[in-house]
Amino acid sequence: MLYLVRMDVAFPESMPADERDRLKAAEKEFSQALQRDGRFRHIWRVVGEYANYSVFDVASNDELHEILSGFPLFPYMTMKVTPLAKHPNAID
Ligand SMILES: O=C(O)C[C@H]1C=CC(=O)O1
Repeated sequence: MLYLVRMDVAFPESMPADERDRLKAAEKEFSQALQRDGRFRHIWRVVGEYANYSVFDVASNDELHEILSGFPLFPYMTMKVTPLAKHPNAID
């Protein structure tokens, strides 16, 4: 099952820079492991915003929730999840 997820990141002003850097490094490692195993198909930056559009290929809502809530930045992100179905006009 494919899901489009928009993630908007907002760190608290009070967060020390070294804690922010630590979380961002952990996020990169977590993210790239999911990309390597094929469940995290795409991640694109939204131009001019600290946000991304991502596409996940997972077996269930529960699996997606487990992945999303496991991101180190999860407490600092708002997410909008859109389940995707095949378009009848698609050629592939
Ligand atoms: O958009 C971001 O930088 C946050 C983020 C969420 C997953 C990921 O790899 O990075």
